[in-house]
Order: sequence, then structure tokens, then C-alpha cells
Amino acid sequence: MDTITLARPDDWHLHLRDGAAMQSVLPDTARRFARAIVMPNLKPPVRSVEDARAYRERILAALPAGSNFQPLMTLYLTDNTDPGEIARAQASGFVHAVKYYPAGATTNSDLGVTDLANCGAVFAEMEQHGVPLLLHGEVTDPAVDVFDREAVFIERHLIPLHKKFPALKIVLEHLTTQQGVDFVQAAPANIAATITAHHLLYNRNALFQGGMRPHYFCLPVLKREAHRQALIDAATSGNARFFLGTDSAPHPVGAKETACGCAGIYTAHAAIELYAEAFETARALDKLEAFASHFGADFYGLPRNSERITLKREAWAVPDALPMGETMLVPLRAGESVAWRMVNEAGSVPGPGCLDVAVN
Ligand SMILES: NC(=O)N[C@@H](CC(=O)O)C(=O)O
Ligand SMILES: [Zn+2]
Ligand SMILES: [Zn+2]
Repeated sequence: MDTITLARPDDWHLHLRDGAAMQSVLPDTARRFARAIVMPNLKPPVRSVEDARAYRERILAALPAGSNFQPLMTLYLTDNTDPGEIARAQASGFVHAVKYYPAGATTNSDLGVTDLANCGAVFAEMEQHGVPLLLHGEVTDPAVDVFDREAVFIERHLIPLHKKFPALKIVLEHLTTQQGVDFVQAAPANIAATITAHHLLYNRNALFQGGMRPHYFCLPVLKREAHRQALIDAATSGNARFFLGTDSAPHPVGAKETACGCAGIYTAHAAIELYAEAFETARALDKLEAFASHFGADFYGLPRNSERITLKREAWAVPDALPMGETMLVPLRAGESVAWRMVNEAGSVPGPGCLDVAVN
């Protein structure tokens, strides 16, 4: 198979940032995806429906001309989130989920939740209104090994939370472990998980290949090979509760190549192409469409996309760096190649994959 055609995919976990940085990265996503769940970890975070309304307007205003891309907004949960915000979120029509960051777990999580017990009234409202809770599922306990933080989160927090709010829709974001796969497989249909392209393609060796590799550092951190295999098996299994979420997370090169580098990997420039590589290696390209274009929409109760995209097996070179506002970012595969290329509807092959203008 040298070309594949699939319904236009959606990205169920994306960081777009704001301002000039957003202006730079948004076209990469808008060219490939119909919709994306946009993370709220801005500075300051997107905490209210009104914050989300304003952020959504800024995203729409930054879209390339002619793009039909739809940002699906989320609220950043804090210890002080007003339970009344949930009904307003649901009524808004543009807020689709609430995001939980454990305070201090990851980029811009300082205002995150210090104790899930502070949010009981909010979770009760979410359960009642059918608003999904998206989890950065890692404990922050410094006594817990960084590679075990997802598994320990599931035991300590997720299992009790699910017991207390059994009908609450939960997405365990950026799944990285066998334990996470096992939990989702054993859970009922209101529990799902997103899986990134980088966690499907790389294990933790990538962080230390010939030296320290800050551009492979993200949270949750890449795990050992057995976990990557478990993620591949889950993503290609046809189980509708595993679906695509890139967690593409741009940072300026200077914030990555430094003594204390930020967590986050940029993949939006080649997102669906990288998933195609991972699925092809697993001999499961026939499972890509459901994972990328059907299951997430079904879970969120949104219609599947009717437009289609085509990917062609044709290697292209990823530039060493891409613009990010006034500065640059280093994308995944910088200076290397990606095996699949997205072609536009007319069947023509655009120029370098990540520097194209929008194709709709
Ligand atoms: N994944 C990351 O490593 N970083 C994300 C935050 C997150 O998703 O945890 C970011 O905003 O940079
Ligand atoms: Zn996260
Ligand atoms: Zn993220």
C-alpha cells in the first residue's frame, strides 16, 4: 500500500499556546486535522468559560484563510473551580472537557489541583452533565520514581476517583504504560485514553542516544520498550477507547536546550504521518482510520468527519528548526525524514511537509 485515504482525523490533545507562537504552529495542525481538543495550560490558564471564549476567538482569528479547523476548548481545573462553571461550560457549546493537572506535574501546572478531594463538587457536576475529565495522570510525590508516576497515579488516585464517580467520563491523556493500557481495557466505556505518536515510536533509550537529547523529553517521560509495545498493541487493537492525541507541545529552542529544559515534544508538523509510520511498522495501517478519525469523535459525542485526506508513502526531510513566533522550535525528527507525506485533495504533492500553506 503506497497511499492511504482516511476520514480527516481529529487531535484529542493539543497545545497551541497563544499569540505569535500560536500563529506559527496552528497551520501545521489545521492542515491535517478537522478539530482538536485545545489544552488550557496558558499563562494564566484558561479557567472559565469566558476565558475559553476569548481564547477560541484568538485561535479562529489566527487560522489560515479558508481553513475550517475547529478548536474544541477545555477548562483548567483548580482547587477553586466553581462547580457552577460546569453547567455554563456544557451550555456554551464550545467547551468540551475539563483538564486536571496535578499542581507542579508539568508545564504551566502551578495553578493545578493540590488534592483531588478539593474538586468533588465539580466532578459531581461533570458526571451529571456528561462533561469529560481529562487527566494528566502522574503523581508528583518526589519519593516516586519518575518512570512509575503514571502507574502509581492509577493506583492511588484514578481507581478511587472512578469508584467515587462511576459515570464520570474520563480520558487518561498521553498514555505511556502497560498498567495504563490494562486499566482502560478493564474499565467500562466511559473511560478512554489518548496515545501520542512519540510514545508509539520511541522508548526511553531515545533520551540518551549518544548523549542527552532534550527534544525527546516530555511528560509523562518515554518508558521502556515493553511499555511502547503495549501502547502499539492498544492503539492497533481496534478498541474504541484508545484514540489519537498528539500532545504536540511546542517550546522555544532555548527553553529545551538548557540546564533545566522544559517538557514537551513538537509533532504537529508531521502528526498524522508519524502515526502512519507507527501503524505501518505494526502492520496495522488498516486500523489507523478508526484510531485517528472515528473513536475520539464517538467518545466525545461529536459527528465523525466526512472530508477525507490522503497519505502517500514518500519520505520528506524535516527542517532543523521551525519558526515559533520571534524564536524557533526544534520539531521531532529535525534533520531526519518522515516516511509518509500528506497530499492534498487534488492529489498533488505539496512542498516540504511542514512549510506548506493550508490545504483544505
Ligand atoms: N507533555 C509535555 O511534556 N508538556 C506539555 C504539558 C503536558 O501535556 O503535560 C506542555 O504544555 O508543554
Ligand atoms: Zn500532560
Ligand atoms: Zn499535553
